Amino acid sequence: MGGGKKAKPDRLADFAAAAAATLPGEVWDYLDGGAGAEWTLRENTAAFARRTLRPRVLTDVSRVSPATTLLGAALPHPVGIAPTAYHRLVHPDGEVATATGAAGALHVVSMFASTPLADIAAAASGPLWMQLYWLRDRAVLLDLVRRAEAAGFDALVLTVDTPTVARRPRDARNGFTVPPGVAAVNVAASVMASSHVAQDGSSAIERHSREQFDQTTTWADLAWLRERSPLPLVLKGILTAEDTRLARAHGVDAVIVSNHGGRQLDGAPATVDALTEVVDAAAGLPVLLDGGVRSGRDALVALALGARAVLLGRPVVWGLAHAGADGVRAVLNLVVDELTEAMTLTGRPTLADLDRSAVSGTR
Ligand SMILES: Cc1cc2nc3c(=O)[nH]c(=O)nc-3n(C[C@H](O)[C@H](O)[C@H](O)COP(=O)(O)O)c2cc1C
Ligand SMILES: O=C(O)C(=O)c1ccccc1
Repeated sequence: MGGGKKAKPDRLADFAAAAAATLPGEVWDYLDGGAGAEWTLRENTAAFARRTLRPRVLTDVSRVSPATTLLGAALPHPVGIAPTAYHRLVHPDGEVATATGAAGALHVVSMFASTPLADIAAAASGPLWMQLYWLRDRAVLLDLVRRAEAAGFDALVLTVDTPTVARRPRDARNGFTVPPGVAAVNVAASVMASSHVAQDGSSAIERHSREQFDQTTTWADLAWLRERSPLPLVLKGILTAEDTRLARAHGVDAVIVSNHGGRQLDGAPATVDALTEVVDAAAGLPVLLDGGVRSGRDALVALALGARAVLLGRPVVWGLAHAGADGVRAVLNLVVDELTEAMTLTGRPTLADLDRSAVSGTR
């Protein structure tokens, strides 16, 4: 990036650097940080770096396509957007810009989105899934589900790794509080009233989750949600074969292997290391993965190990911070272009050609 000119970011690391240089320090820490010693956060990317690819040659790669389908919807490629809260923290157009930049990709919208669901849906051109945390106030939870249904969302994603938001040392040190001009506008005011109040030693988000999230929730409660909404139900935050079998037994439609980007249980495995046991136990149930995907090569590894799609969390927010909808589009295009190239050079022209033989254990 020499020459004294501001280079156009063309790798994800450049988008991260641009966001780090422009966002307020405490917003960057909230975005970038993880729980505890941030071991799991580092491990998510390190575990991808340990894998090597096994290329096959002479397979006719004149026509390579990453197209796929998921829960009955056609997707141009298997790279989607993970739910991340409060996009207006980094760009005034928030989730509307994200939905525009998604350009047909799968977009999972956070319960704590900072723009109205109807506006997000109006800007979207691909599948929209609504992420939920289980609130103590089930009437408010159900109200959000109804708003998502009315806006035309295609599925519900219940995040199950967050009975409470974990202690994140950077946020605790900063006493991080979402600024007053940014709010979770889709969740009833009764639940969000105290969401901007930090407390000695914890961020506002951590404190608010302790107050509002229902920690009594069990597998048996999933029936309550299923009885009330016809939308497919996806569980986000599965890391073991045991929980995958329970998800199947409870009629869940898909699972997302996730450790919340290293923001919840520090010490949880890297998602790519948990993926195979979940895929084996899933017995055909669709499995997605998020956490540490930073290139098309990483995406190819996860897809080869059995993920049906990967989701990007922080990289999408870097793109949004840098250039709004265009930045989100650029981040997705970069990863999809790299994935297509990796498919070409590993001799796997379609996702159906990609299996575990494309990846070797550890280098
Ligand atoms: C700033 C930020 C906010 C997040 N907010 C949510 C959220 O509201 N709901 C949720 O289920 N996951 C949330 N996550 C977790 C992401 O959905 C995802 O699991 C994680 O970011 C993926 O890892 P990656 O950032 O390494 O791609 C958040 C992550 C970040 C970085
Ligand atoms: O920051 C997060 O990772 C997250 O999941 C969250 C939870 C509650 C409110 C806002 C964000």
